[in-house]
Amino acid sequence: MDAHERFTEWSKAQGVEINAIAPHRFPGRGLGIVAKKGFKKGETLLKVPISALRTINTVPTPISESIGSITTHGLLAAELCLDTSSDREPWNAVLPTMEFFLQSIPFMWDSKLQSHLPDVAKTLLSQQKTKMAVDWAAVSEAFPEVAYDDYVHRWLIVNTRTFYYLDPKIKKKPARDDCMALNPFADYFNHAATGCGVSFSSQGYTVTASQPIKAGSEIYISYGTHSNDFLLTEYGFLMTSNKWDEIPLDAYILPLLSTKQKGRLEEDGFLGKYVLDKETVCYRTQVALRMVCLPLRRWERFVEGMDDEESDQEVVDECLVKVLREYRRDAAEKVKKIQGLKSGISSQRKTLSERWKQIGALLDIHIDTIEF
Ligand SMILES: C[S@@+](CC[C@H](N)C(=O)[O-])C[C@H]1O[C@@H](n2cnc3c(N)ncnc32)[C@H](O)[C@@H]1O
Repeated sequence: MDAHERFTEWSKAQGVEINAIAPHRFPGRGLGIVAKKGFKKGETLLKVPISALRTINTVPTPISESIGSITTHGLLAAELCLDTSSDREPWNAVLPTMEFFLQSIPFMWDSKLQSHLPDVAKTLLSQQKTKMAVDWAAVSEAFPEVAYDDYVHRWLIVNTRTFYYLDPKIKKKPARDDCMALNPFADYFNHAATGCGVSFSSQGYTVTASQPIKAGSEIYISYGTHSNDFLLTEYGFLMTSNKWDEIPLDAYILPLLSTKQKGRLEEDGFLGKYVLDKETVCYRTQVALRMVCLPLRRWERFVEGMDDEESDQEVVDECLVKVLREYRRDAAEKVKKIQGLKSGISSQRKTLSERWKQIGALLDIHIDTIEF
């Protein structure tokens, strides 16, 4: 019996109901869940009772009391490090190794490679580093015997495998970031932009087929409506086709605006957060670009909804295409630069340059639409 079969048996003994699904290795995605039979829409695939989870309440008191104030994320990671009991050993045995994170998660990359991440990813990474440093300070003070690398490993396990969890017995709702639990067997599911239904109740988690599933196919859940920058930084992977992908345009549009124009946009609630996805250039971007290239009165009429959008669109598109072309040039430059780097390992460099190529392709869609 291999580690995954042993874990499957252990899960069943914890009350997890597994209906003809199993862990399976999928190239490029590590483990995932495969359908062992065909399913109709609405059929239950998995049920995990609350009693099987690792939550803030299952952390032994000597650990939580010694550490004191800490995030749920930090506490669960500490417990994973300090757990020497055999109770959850079959589960611990199937959790990803540090090598897995080294390949995939930007947190583990060389700082030179990190500096070439797109801005959104860089901001998320910096938030992660701050959170991790605060958690590590609390844990290392209480348990100096815990090694930093071991703690980072467990911290990344928690980062990539927890589900939204709210203790049914608790009256005061904790901060959103603290609503998390490790969820055995359910943590095998990989992500897709649209996945199976996952419901949470006082009984636990239920995963159901949201559409018919063919025997032998991979079954996904959705981790949320995340862009590829988010998926890369938080989960360590890029999707080749992601309907939620988007890129920010602020770095290219804000410098085109005078202080006075920015002030006016701020007054009207339109300063910043300009984004582009596969299908659309957001309304905020349309507003900001009109500020750049139209007289103020015309801009006001547009914002008031008095102006026919079409009449100025050609001028606005000319301005937009310049912005997109500049961004496009920078994305191509990044790819070249990353290809010439020696830092990190080749799979990390490949992922990084892939992300910039995706950004270039997203920009091309809009450049081509405007120009032809
Ligand atoms: C909850 S775990 C899923 C199980 C995991 N694949 C494993 O091997 O144990 C989340 C991790 O799975 C991987 N993953 C999830 N969805 C993926 C996808 N669509 N493509 C590639 N990797 C994916 C990422 O490494 C992510 O951090």
